[in-house]
Formats: sequence, C-alpha cells, structure tokens
Amino acid sequence: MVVMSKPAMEHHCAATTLFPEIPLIDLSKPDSKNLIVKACEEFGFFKLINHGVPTEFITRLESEAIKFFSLPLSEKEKAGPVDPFGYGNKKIGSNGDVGWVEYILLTTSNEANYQKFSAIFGEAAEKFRYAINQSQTKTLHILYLFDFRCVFCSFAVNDYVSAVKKMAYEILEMLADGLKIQPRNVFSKLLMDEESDSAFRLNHYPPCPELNQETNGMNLIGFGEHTDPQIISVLRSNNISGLQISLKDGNWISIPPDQNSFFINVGDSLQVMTNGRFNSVRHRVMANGSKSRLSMIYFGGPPLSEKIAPLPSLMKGEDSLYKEFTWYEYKKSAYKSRLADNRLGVFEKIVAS
Ligand SMILES: O=C(O)CCC(=O)C(=O)O
Ligand SMILES: [Fe+2]
Repeated sequence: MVVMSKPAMEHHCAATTLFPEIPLIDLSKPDSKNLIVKACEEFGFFKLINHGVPTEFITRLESEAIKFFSLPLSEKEKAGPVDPFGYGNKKIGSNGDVGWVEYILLTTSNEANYQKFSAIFGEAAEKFRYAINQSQTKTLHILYLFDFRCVFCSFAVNDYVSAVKKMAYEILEMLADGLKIQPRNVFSKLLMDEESDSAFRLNHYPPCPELNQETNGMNLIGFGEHTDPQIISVLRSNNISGLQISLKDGNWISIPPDQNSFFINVGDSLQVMTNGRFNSVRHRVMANGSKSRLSMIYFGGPPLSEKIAPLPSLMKGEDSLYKEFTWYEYKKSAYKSRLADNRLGVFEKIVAS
C-alpha cells in the first residue's frame, strides 16, 4: 500500500549544492506582476504573502477539517467514494495510484455539492439547508451527527473559497499585465465563468509512525508526483513540511511550510495557453513520521467546453506546441492516466526535425 521514493536531493547533499530560492511574491505590491511572470516561467511555482485572505477564514476551515478527519473511518466513508467528488482514503484516482493521504474533493459549485450531500444525507440535508438559509448570523450549525455537511455546505468552505478565488483572479490579471497581453481578464475570466470547472480539495496526511523505524531513511509518499491539470492551483497548508517541487533539471526540493502564506502552482492548462512559456510544476508530498499535515487546495479550471490553446497574442509567429483540445477532452484523458504520467504528452505536436 505504501509507496517509497528516494529522498529529495537536499537530504543527502545539501552541503554541496546550492538551491535556488523559491520566488516570494508580495501581492500588495503592483510591481509584483513582472516577478510573477518570471516565477511562472522559471518554476511554475511561488510563495505568496500579503494575499488578503482573512486569517479567520483559514483557521475556521482548518478546524472544521480537523474535526472531520478525526471522525471514525466508517463515518467519513459515508461521504465517499470519490465519484468524482466526496471522501477518499489512500486511493488517488481510479488507475492504481495510492498515497498516505485521506481527502475530501469538492466542486466549487454549491449546487452540485448540495446534490451530492443530499444523496448521502437525504432529508437531513434538506433540513440543514433550511437551517443555513434561515441563519442570519452566519454562525456555523455544527451538528456532528452528519459531519460531512459541516465541510460540504458550511460557511467555512464558502467564505474560504470565495476569498481564495478572488485572490486567484487578481494573480491571473497581474499575469496578463506582466505578459503585456489584453484583455487583462484573458485568464481570470475562465475561472469567473459560471461554468468554470473548478475544484477544492482538503488533504490530510496522517503521521506514519513506522516511517521513522522501518524505512531506513527512505521517504513515504503522501501524494505521488504529478502536475495539476487546471489553470492555477492555490495551496495553503499547516506548518508541517512535506511538499516538494521538481526543478526543471529533475531535482526535487522541499518547500518549507508557512501557514500564513499561500503557494501558487501553474497548471497544465496555463502552460498550454502560454505555449510552454510557463511551467506546469511537477510536485509531490512526503508523509511525516510524527505529525499530521493538512492542506487545502483550490484548483481554478476553465469551463468544460473551453478550447485550451496558446493565446495568439503570445505566439509572435511561433508554432503551437500543442494540438487543439477542450478542457473536457483533457480531463477525460487525464482521468485515464496515472498520476505521474506526462498527461500533456498526447496533446503535444510532434515537431519534425
Ligand atoms: O497536499 C498538498 O500539499 C499538495 C497536494 C496536491 O498536489 C494536490 O492535491 O494536487
Ligand atoms: Fe497537485
């Protein structure tokens, strides 16, 4: 069930190798736009401070998530399986990938979440929806008999996701400005679209006590290496390490955690829209021997019918590196692949030599 991997580079040769600094972007500074472009080109990844997401939204959702993941497995499984949304444990996708992780995957469309919730909890869901609608105070109705609803329908998710979405729009607009392309909502409009196919994920990596004794210095995979298929991912985790990114030369580096910052990933779709100028970053998570890691990720995706293709304004006479496809086609193909596969491979054009 467990998947082992070689330690990241820093574990055995930190003394002799210089590691690049992960770009740090201050969202409150308007001139950050050029630095964001540079970060997306060089790494496809950066750390974000002064992001404007209220701490209270983050801590409230985190405590809801902790409560949910602390429930007995049988309770949590009432919210599974992931088809395509719900609770999952160890299995990631349906093609044999496993990791030391449990998670909740949600669409950011409230109505779709409600329907899933309703199918699980039936009449109780309707009552709970009524209670939420009636609530003037925005206080969370915590009725732990049906815990999943607390994460599914709660204000904690809505407030957090709304704030993070706003921040993602801003980043994408700064990117358009930094790239000097018009209109400045060329990327953000895809996430703002009512039909935007975005998702939200809460990952919990339980401590794995055997890790320290039995694995002989090897690491245990929490979430296997992959790139995110969407346009942009916004990640926040608690202060426990585990996230690693792959540099373009294939070396892995560990990202020091910071619970007060966000980490931004370029996804495959943004790599394609920039004709490969931006890098969809390969990343993975290592499990921890003694501490729980909790992460929350918003994946900003386009509408299913959207054509994903390089923007003509960025092409400057060069050829597209990719065949044309819709987000729906990409998703369908990605679902059939393994996590570590180069999912864009089948959509790359063969360049005649
Ligand atoms: O949990 C994390 O920190 C990252 C997980 C991840 O890459 C994902 O869910 O796509
Ligand atoms: Fe990811």
